[in-house]
Amino acid sequence: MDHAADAHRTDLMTITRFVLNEQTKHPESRGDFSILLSHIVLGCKFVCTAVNKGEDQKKLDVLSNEVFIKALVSSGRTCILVSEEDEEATFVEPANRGKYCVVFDPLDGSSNIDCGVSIGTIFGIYMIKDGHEPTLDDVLQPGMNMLAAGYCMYGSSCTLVLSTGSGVNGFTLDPSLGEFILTHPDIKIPKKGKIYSVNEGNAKNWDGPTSKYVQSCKYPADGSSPKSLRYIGSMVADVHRTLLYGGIFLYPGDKKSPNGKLRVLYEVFPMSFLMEQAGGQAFTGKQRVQFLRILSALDLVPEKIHERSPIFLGSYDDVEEIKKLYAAEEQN
Ligand SMILES: O=P(O)(O)OC[C@H]1O[C@](O)(COP(=O)(O)O)[C@@H](O)[C@@H]1O
Repeated sequence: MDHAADAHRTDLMTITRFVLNEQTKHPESRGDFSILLSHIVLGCKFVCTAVNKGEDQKKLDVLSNEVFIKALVSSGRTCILVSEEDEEATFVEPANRGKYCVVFDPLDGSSNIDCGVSIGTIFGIYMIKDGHEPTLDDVLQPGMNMLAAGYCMYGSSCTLVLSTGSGVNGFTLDPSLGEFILTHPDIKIPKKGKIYSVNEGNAKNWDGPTSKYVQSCKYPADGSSPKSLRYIGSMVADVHRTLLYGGIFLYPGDKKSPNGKLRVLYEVFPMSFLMEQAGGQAFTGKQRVQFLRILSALDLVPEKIHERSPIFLGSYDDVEEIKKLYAAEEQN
């Protein structure tokens, strides 16, 4: 191997090094974010090992939640935690308190565990406003206000995808080092994709725009090739494929569940944040036009911590199509 290749192979960009580098662009930063992130990373490594050991679903759900709550509290950098597993938000006691709020789903898609489908942890990070007692309003903020978001996918390898608001980067766990190494720098989603991803089992209850959109994926009116359906039913895996290959992921509302299934704070927002940072779009179909601008999913202001919302996210052009169909319905 020549010297240049060798230097590249030995110059390991770990996630910690990467985030510390990014933080040097913010002179006011005191390293708190890097410390918080290292605790999230620790949780991900633990869950990755537990998933690989093949523990049963119930146990893994509870275990993952406990690990993340304890890692986040002990970081000393958090004040409010919202987990999919806990009905109430956790307010960190003053002695351990920091300025960050973390919203997370410790093990999303866990109903798929027993058949070996990839599952993951999803998280989003907000900051409280200076000098006031933390309240639920600190986490009931639009996704636009998130400082960072990411997911870790536990599959054939363990991949952590992160955005701190300046692009999206992917890191793969090197088990021999126990470190996440940058393997997917500056991820950009293709502008248009060939795949759509939706649970067609709910088709009979969809609204007009969703039905028309899916129909147009199968039978494009302009004579272009149809899109292929790929649906795993595990959000992290479906969104990861969408991010890398392009296309669209849909979990629409329907007659039975007008707000769909997915949760705003720790599913819809973090994934929408990543999509927009990668050059794609995210749209709820509900938040529509304001000041002549069609709203992004990140404009939604949640009223409850476990609120749900329909979501359409992915390649820029593909999401543009569904936005047009909703806009047309609005005018009728
Ligand atoms: O089975 P459906 O209705 O298509 O739902 C699939 C969605 O449900 C989820 O598995 C979340 O549900 P759980 O919280 O029950 O794991 C997502 O990961 C996935 O996108």
